[in-house]
Amino acid sequence: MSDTSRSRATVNSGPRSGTAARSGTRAGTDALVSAALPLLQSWLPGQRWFAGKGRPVTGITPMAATPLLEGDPALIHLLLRVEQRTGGDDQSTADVYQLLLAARAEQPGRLGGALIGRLSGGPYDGTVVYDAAHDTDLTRWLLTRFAEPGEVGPLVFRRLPGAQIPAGLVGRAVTAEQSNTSLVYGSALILKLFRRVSPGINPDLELSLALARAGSTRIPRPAAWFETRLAGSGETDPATLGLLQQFLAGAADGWELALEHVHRLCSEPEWSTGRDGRPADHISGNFSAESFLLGRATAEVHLALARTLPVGVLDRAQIDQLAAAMARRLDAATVAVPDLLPYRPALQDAFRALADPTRDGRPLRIQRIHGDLHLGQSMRTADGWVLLDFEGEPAKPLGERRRLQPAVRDVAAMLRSFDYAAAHLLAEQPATVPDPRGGGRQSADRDHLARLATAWAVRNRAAYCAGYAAGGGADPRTDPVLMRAFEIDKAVYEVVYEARHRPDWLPIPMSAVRRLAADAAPM
Ligand SMILES: Nc1ncnc2c1ncn2[C@@H]1O[C@H](COP(=O)(O)OP(=O)(O)O)[C@@H](O)[C@H]1O
Ligand SMILES: O=P(O)(O)O[C@H]1O[C@H](CO)[C@@H](O[C@H]2O[C@H](CO)[C@@H](O)[C@H](O)[C@H]2O)[C@H](O)[C@H]1O
Repeated sequence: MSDTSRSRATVNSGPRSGTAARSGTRAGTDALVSAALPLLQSWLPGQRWFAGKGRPVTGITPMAATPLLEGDPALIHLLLRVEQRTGGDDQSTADVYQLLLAARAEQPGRLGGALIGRLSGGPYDGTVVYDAAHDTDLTRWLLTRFAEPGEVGPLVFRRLPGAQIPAGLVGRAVTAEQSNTSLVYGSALILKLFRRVSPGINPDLELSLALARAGSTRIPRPAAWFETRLAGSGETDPATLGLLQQFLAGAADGWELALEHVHRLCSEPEWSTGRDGRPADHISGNFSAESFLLGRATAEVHLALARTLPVGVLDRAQIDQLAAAMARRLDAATVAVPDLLPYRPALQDAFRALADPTRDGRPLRIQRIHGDLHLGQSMRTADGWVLLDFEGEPAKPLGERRRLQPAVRDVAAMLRSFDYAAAHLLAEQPATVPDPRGGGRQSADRDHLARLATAWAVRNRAAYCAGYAAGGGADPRTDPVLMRAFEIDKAVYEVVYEARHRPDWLPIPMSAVRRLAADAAPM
């Protein structure tokens, strides 16, 4: 049965009295949204993309509710202001989240996972409300808006000249762990719906447009976007709500590819005999060649960004400020994750070294950068590596993410990712084997594996740096003080990120912090 006929079957069953059917009107939309607010308040914090995890939601207010489709199903574009308590002293922060709210008289079985709840009482008694990003009948409608750009209430849909937007494709939500929600349309397009919305242009759109203008082929081609003005924000530029771009069909995710190579270290029969610490590319497949190409692609993106967008140079006082900002982030992270405390003095020394004039007074160039580069933000296509998701670190305020920064920040972040891929292998191995005398002892295989994983990370980090230099970037290995400070800054960010989102992964950045504090070789 096609998606259309499924939808018609639901509609034909006839809306019960007081259902979604009335919500197409302005008053109906507002009433439906008000009725759904209590359900939304308990549903939101459980969503993967909800950025304010762990802090109680104290208030939720609709900022804008735009009826997009009338009848059953009804579709409402919703911007919600969500207030949360920050600490013990009754302070609160507010964020704006984007939601496509759907309402139907009956819930189709296929949408179970998207359910927000069933309204009870009032004119909408019995109406089911759910996240429309998972309803292919409704995501298809969104694509048609991009094909015929223009205004829908406060929402403005824009298309790049020449962009092909085929009609009739349904959008399916990708299942990957995401900070946002992406919908794949056929094998041609992918639409990212930004979940936490900030006033002003989203860097993902801004940098994609700039790179497309510069003729870069290292990004998915942007096709269209939609935006709105956030009332009361004081920001003159509209807030970006979604970005439609080329879907890289058949491309391999960089993180998956790296893990596959690193996992061969333990699955190939040779691994158990090759215990002499030799370079293991003969065992694991030659990922170093890919890392080199990825480094080169990163440099090409940096050069293209520097060609099309503003650049600058940090003077001594500004380098001091950069080091001080890293130190402040470390202090804040230490409060959130006290396990960092023992390493704090050594890490602070590394930041001080960055500010030390004996770093031979080299100027520090700044420019727009990716801002959250890691293997999962790169895809290998038949034509080479492509970088994705120029949004920057999702937790940082937009203004900070759009600042000019040293390009080495991206390089350091990618180097951390090689470390993650290698450490991920170890995390899956048992740390100890049973000892007949009782207790456990360190597995000899695990020691061997640790050496292989370390060697893999060292090799691939070096290949990435070499590729970066070959692509025209500054080889980060020539400025180890700078490199170390940025790697520490990223590892500290990761400690907080993992503590908040994936506590099981916390040991990965913590072991990097230990190593970086001791100023030891990678891994
Ligand atoms: N243009 C694209 N082509 C193919 N897959 C993509 C594309 N953009 C994103 N993806 C897939 O979706 C995942 C999440 O995308 P991303 O932009 O990183 O979202 P988020 O900002 O929500 O983390 C990526 O890791 C990748 O697997
Ligand atoms: O992809 P996002 O923009 O949502 O970035 C966030 O999530 C990333 C994890 O998905 C996180 O990256 C960290 O884990 C990766 C492995 O999953 C690893 O390759 C990265 O090096 C590591 O930083 C990223 O930090 C976070 O901002």
